[in-house]
Amino acid sequence: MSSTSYRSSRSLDTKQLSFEDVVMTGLAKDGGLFLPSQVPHLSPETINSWKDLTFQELAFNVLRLYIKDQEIPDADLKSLVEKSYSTFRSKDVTPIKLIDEKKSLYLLELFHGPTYAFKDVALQFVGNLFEYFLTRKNAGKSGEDRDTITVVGATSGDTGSAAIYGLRGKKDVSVFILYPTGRISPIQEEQMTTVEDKNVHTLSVKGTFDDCQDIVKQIFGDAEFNSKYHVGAVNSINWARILAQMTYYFYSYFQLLKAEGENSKVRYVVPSGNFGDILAGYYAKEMGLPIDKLIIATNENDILDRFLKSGTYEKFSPEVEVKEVKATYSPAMDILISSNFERLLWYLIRDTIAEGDDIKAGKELNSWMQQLKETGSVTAPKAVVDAAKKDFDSERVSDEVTVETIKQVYAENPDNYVIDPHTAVGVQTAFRNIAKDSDSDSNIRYISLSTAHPAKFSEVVNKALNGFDGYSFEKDVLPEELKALALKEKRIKLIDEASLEKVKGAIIEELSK
Ligand SMILES: Cc1ncc(COP(=O)(O)O)c(C=O)c1O
Ligand SMILES: N[C@@H](CCOP(=O)(O)O)C(=O)O
Repeated sequence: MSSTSYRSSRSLDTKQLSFEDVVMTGLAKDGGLFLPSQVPHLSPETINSWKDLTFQELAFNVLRLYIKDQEIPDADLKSLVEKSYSTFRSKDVTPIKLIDEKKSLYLLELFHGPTYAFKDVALQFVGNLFEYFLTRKNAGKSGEDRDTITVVGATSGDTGSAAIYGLRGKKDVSVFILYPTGRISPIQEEQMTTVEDKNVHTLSVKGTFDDCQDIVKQIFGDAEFNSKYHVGAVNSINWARILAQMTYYFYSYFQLLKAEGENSKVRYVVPSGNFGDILAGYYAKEMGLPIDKLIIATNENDILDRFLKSGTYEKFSPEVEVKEVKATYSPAMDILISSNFERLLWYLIRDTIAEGDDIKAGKELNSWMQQLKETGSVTAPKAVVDAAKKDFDSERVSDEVTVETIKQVYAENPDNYVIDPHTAVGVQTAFRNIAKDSDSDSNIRYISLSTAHPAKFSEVVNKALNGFDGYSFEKDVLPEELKALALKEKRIKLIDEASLEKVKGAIIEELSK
């Protein structure tokens, strides 16, 4: 069974859209996120028959379930997949690595793409997909008649560079990336601002990631701007991002079973912010991949952990005095409003209080989102929270413990393995879960997602490891390619206030040059 038509999470009618519409539109006009209302379910036999496939073959199979072959024929989809993963430095694309033999904890290394973060897995594909659809639309057209797209994205560090590397130099595409001034690492800023392609623009916005994301969503909601400039999304509001991320759950599951035996019970730990990465795991589980649990790992910006524990989705815990997003050692997860959580809420609502009715689910979700906007908080009924707890668990990890975890993994690993602070939040979450497991749980295995290369976060990594004899960031961690960035000229455009009008002004000015 496949699922190749889509609806908005806030839609109150039965209208369905195609994959191409959904990818090129990004965010629904009603402010909702696109989702397939039916998730395809695979039989255990089908899943088993996929176990020896390469990453690329698996990617093709997963994508095929969600994209009609009339929209992208087999041969074209195959070549999109091949092209997207030919840029990775690992033949496995996303290999797993055992980091603690005793505890059976594996890391899923997602940082072997061009910008050294998990976003490349989806954004190399999304970039090629935009190009594919635009080339087809523009066949035989010239000048003003050509369709164009203005990609507007928000980043807390990694999406921005991955989007830029996925879209640089692509015909008919302009890219604008907003990032919070001073809240991303120096290498992340260098990755984004040293790209010379004329279609790439970075805007350093005085504010937080949430401000940047909010401005991006307002731009999508601005009908006049949108119809003139054809705004496109690279953030995980774009369904294609979630879809492309599903592959590595399947691939790592099969790799783990080969290493540990067929009886293993597999739990995934996912360092989370915007909830896109773990949502891909939720879809894989719903499709039939036998994932025992999905564990959300948050830093001190812990809205997701608090929701699972209390049922209330609110930006700040009532106990905190300073009501603003905290700048942590894992900055890419400094997010308070988690875009993709809306997609999960839709399924949870539909399958509980909306009794399987898509329209009722949209109506209920609409009112929750309205309440969240107006009061900053929404409380879910027990049935919804219980449904979430069937699939998810969560932990919150402080900065101090993040540093300790980087140290511990380095010290305990025979090859002095270095992890980045986001990965450390996941690893610590796995350690805590392993400590809770009883002897009868000896077949449980954890796969913790390693979401970025440690070279991107030198300050925290050095804080953790500088005291170790023989440790050298330059020698042991920093790849030559990233070293070279420091010598390049940066192009930075400052936006001195988190203002929709100022961002729109900057975009219009650049496009009119
Ligand atoms: C390194 C890193 N880890 C984890 C995350 C969180 O992922 P998600 O936003 O999909 O929850 C991000 C940003 O998205 C990231 O850049
Ligand atoms: N952590 C992200 C924030 C944006 O998330 P996205 O997955 O919705 O693009 C980043 O690094 O930019």
